[in-house]
Amino acid sequence: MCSRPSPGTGRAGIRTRRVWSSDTEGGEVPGAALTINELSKRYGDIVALRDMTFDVRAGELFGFVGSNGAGKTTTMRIVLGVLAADAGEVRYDGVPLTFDVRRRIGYMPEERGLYPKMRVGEQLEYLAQLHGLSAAAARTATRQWAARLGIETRLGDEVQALSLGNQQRAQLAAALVHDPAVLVLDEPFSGLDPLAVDVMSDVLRERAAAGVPVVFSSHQLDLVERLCDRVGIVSAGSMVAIGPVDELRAGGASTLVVDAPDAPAGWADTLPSVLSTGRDVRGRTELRLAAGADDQQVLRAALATGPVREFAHRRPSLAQLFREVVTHEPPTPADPPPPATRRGRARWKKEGRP
Ligand SMILES: Nc1ncnc2c1ncn2[C@@H]1O[C@H](COP(=O)(O)OP(=O)(O)OP(=O)(O)O)[C@@H](O)[C@H]1O
Repeated sequence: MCSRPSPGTGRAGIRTRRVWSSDTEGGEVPGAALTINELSKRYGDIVALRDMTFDVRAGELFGFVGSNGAGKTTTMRIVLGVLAADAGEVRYDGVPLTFDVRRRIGYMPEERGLYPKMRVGEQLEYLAQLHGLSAAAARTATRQWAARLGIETRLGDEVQALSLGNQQRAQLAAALVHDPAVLVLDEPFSGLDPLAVDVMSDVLRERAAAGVPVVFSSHQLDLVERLCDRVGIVSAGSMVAIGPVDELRAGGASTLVVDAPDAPAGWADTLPSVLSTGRDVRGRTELRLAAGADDQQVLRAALATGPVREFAHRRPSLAQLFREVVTHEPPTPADPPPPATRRGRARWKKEGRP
């Protein structure tokens, strides 16, 4: 169930800064949730994360989306423990992550991490053993995942000899080969051909169905919309909207599409509560209405011009919603300027800004 936007709601019905969250009702799924709680992180003067908070439930496929530089990779690196947060924590099953739990995370880094000169099979076996599998189990898992991902004939090749798409399949195999309890994937779909996208999607769905919390970042919003149980939209280091795609779309500003073939140009321009008008490729009028507008008044005006063949509200796509949320996110207050003296600046860097 989605918690309704409350007062303070932005134009699209999407809460800004304070997160609009929703709960999915459903049956018990084995496994445990990954909780990201109020992470903050700076790189020198750059604030990468501000109170980043969300959870990825057991058995859930969670799409982590945001503009370039919004803080997705930083969040994922902190989950993995390759980067330390300045504040906040990450929990699995309610408990702060330990080294042992981190070993059970399958990770696909954005910069990819396989050794280019090592053979694919050797590398997968090595990584599986690093994560605790015996040599025999590592070999079996390597063969199984290579076959599942369509690279079984490339196990004897060096990684650098593979095409980029096949390197990515090998990278996914590396994330999966130790049967992880959590999957964290940074842009796993970038650069894949449609068949590889299907394979990747199927595998992620399967892992989620087995109870694994799966979080992945992507700029391919149509894919995220199709695939994910829930989506989180990040802006300037914070989560600004979160929920099942349908519920987020239902909260976004809708467009009214009117097909009135005999209507003269500009017929709706002066109607009260019409914010903007346009035409789609099929010549239909598209109207954006103010919140609480009376669409029946628009219908009467359309009928006054002649026949009305279509009159429908169209919900925004995830891509439109994303633009709306990110564009209308108020800028965070400007940080105070650095102190004027060198000593002051040195203390400021060491201790952090006020
Ligand atoms: N090592 C670093 N040193 C300094 N600044 C960094 C470093 N890594 C990231 N940043 C900055 O932190 C912010 C968040 O970056 P991050 O890579 O987490 O974003 P992202 O959402 O993953 O972006 P993209 O979609 O482009 O991959 C950006 O302003 C980025 O420039």
